[in-house]
Amino acid sequence: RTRHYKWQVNYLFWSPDCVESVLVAINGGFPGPTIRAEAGDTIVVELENKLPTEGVVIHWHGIRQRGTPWADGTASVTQCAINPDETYVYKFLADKPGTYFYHGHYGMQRSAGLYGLLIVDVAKGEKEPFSYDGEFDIILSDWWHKNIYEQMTGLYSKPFRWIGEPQSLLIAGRGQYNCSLVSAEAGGINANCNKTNQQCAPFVLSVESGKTYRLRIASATALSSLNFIIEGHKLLLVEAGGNYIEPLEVENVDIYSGQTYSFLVKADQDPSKNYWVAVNVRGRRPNTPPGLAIFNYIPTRPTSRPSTAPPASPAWNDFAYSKAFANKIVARDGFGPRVPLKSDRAIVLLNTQNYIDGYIKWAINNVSLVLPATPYMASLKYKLSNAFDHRAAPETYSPNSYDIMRPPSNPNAATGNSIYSLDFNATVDLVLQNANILMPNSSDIHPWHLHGHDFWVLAYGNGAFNPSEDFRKFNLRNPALQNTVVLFPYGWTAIRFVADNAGAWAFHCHIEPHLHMGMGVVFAEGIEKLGKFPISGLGCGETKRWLP
Ligand SMILES: O=C1O[C@H]([C@@H](O)CO)C(O)=C1O
Repeated sequence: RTRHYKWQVNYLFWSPDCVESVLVAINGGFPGPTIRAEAGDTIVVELENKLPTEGVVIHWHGIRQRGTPWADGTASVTQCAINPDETYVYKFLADKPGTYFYHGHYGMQRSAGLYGLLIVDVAKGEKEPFSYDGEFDIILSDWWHKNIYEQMTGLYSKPFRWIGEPQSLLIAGRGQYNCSLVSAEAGGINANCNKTNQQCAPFVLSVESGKTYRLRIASATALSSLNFIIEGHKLLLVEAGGNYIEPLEVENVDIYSGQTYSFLVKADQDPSKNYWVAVNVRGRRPNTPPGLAIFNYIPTRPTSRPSTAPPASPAWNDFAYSKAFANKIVARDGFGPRVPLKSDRAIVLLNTQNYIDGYIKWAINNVSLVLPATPYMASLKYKLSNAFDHRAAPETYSPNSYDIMRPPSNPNAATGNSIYSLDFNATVDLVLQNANILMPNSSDIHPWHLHGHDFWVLAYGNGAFNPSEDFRKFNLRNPALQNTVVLFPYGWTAIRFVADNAGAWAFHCHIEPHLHMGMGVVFAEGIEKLGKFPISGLGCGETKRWLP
């Protein structure tokens, strides 16, 4: 079956947290429409760009795009940004059931509200390894009152202006800003704050006592790592990133930008009242109140606010808690492909914050990614030798004595746009190595997202990865398959994937400002196997001269 959608991307006045802002929105609403398909369906989205002055693309996060790499929607990697008044048709297979989402992947448009859910149910006649009576699908995000153009200009300025912590956390696109703070905020924002605006009315999950519900959550945050909690209710995790996981009962869930989860919740508490659903910031010193929604027992009035205080999440800097949680996410026995026991290649990726000509950037093995004008995939397929730097990207960092516990002794890095060419079908290990940032005694969280593949999460470790010993810590028995994994401060994370999907694929920190400060790399494999590209995605850089 084909699921056909016609979307227009527009600027839109909207009040996600009761303060009026301008969003990049789809079909006049926010968040974007939920795509719902069954495994095996083809999804077709005709995307028309109605933004008067900027291009747009949409990435289908978690969809592997097997055989359709030109539909991955990553500007400068798989296609050109779609120009104003032009249309690009995304056509791809929803091959695997699971919880996914989509979002802008050009400039900082994701931060401007360009996102929505993409849910793939099991094919008709197939069963999931659990059951439930009802379902709620929720996208989580963070929200700034400064628009993305101001944010981006700050990131690219000298001196550097950081975006700071978000003003609000949104549950299903809804937050409640404290209007009395609006007048106190420094210049530039629209002071139109109205708590009775229906656009910011808290999301309500209405449940019947005794029934079990599946909640799907996806984090599209620009920066924040979140903890999701429902007052008084336990959560049974069953799916993560489109893959079944060993059922895990928890009080609350850590979810990093780019991750998705499904869990089951039983409505088993006193049905005469309502309960808070809350999200809180983790991993960075929070300066944002919790995002709230209402868990409503029918027939209690759905909008009646619980009289209790919102439930507390673990302390923002309780990394031991986060690591213990992350280590408990493993593959469900009997589901999904088995991890290959050996790899053909191991690439170590050191994550550092650096200066380049006095600008603050992020670098991987001392290279800060600056995307080229021509999409990599076209440059590779049509052998455009000047479109990017064809020298191999660095396989590890140097010197190997680099002290990850301290600010870089030489803080200067370089910009670059070279890639990693992978042998088709090779099994590749990636070791993400975190380090201290420019400021002493500080290391950030980075959720890393791989396009075009799922990977097995082999291990999380503390300190510098030791290649002669630490491979013994790899879980080769039941590692979870994921598309986004967290790199903890001062730690390392090892993942493994099979390069079996012809195309060029981004691998990057899913924190939007970090990506735009250079925190990503590009892999390419099997380019010679690619057929003809849709020409409508090539209207930029060196390929545009071919357009009729
Ligand atoms: O990339 C970042 O920059 C700031 C800070 O490190 C420099 O101002 C911050 O908190 C980040 O995550």
